[in-house]
Amino acid sequence: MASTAPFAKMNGIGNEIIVADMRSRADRVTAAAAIALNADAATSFDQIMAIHDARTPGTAFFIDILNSDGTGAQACGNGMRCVVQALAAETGQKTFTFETVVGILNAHEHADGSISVDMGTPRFGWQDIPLAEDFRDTRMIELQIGPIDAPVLHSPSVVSMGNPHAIFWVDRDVWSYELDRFGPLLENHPMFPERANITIAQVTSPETMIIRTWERGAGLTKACGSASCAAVVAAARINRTGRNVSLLTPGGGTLHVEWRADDHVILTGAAEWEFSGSFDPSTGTWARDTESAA
Ligand SMILES: N[C@@H](CCC[C@H](N)C(=O)O)C(=O)O
Repeated sequence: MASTAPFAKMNGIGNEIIVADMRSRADRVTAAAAIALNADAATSFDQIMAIHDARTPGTAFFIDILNSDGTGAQACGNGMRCVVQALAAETGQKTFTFETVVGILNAHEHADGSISVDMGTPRFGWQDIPLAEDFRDTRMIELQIGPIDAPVLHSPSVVSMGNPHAIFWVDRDVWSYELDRFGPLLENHPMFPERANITIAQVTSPETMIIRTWERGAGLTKACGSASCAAVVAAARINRTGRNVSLLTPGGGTLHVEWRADDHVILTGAAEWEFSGSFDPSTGTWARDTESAA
């Protein structure tokens, strides 16, 4: 094995995350390594959060985010909570300022172990998401899937949380939709030149929502933090909810999203360590730490 890096297999309420410690190294986790790690059932994941040395004064670390298909992602709320939990356990520090490809974000571990991440501000311009067509109003756009006269899903709200999201509103049980079939078609729809994360959302009260997400570059996941933020912002924009919402996610966990008056979106939830190991960031070859949990 070439020069290895430590990693922790973790999850953010079921969103499968590998936190890779790439500090003091000049290399990056390659797409090939991500694909190899994902192909192994023991390390299969939704996102890798690679912790690198800081690039900008005032930030603690630069976080590189990779999807399980090896592509890059601009945001990962559940993964950021895993990063915070790992770093808080190592350092005793509770508050962190990180940099990602889309900017600087703050995160904090609370006394009860839950973690809040400031996911920044949403963007609604069609070029920001981005969309392929000029839509002046992105609260609901013309897009549908299924028979033309009886679409299964239609008129999504679209929003950027740094990464692109489309939210389809449904009245029926979110599990009654074939998201495994429609997800890939919508992720790769020509409307989304950079592909998109696809969520179906059922609003159950002004403070509660049930969601399922087909993640760009990762497929069906048990939770998606940035999609939760996107869904709450989109719902509040069309007065379906208020700005403080609890979301039930497919793995059965709950996330809380607050869209603050200063426009920042705060994501709060849990993170869980599973086991630790070391891996080769160029190939994905890995080994479990002997003292790590089974
Ligand atoms: N699971 C993440 C979102 C992951 C990024 C996404 N697949 C993308 O490509 O944009 C989260 O918790 O936010």
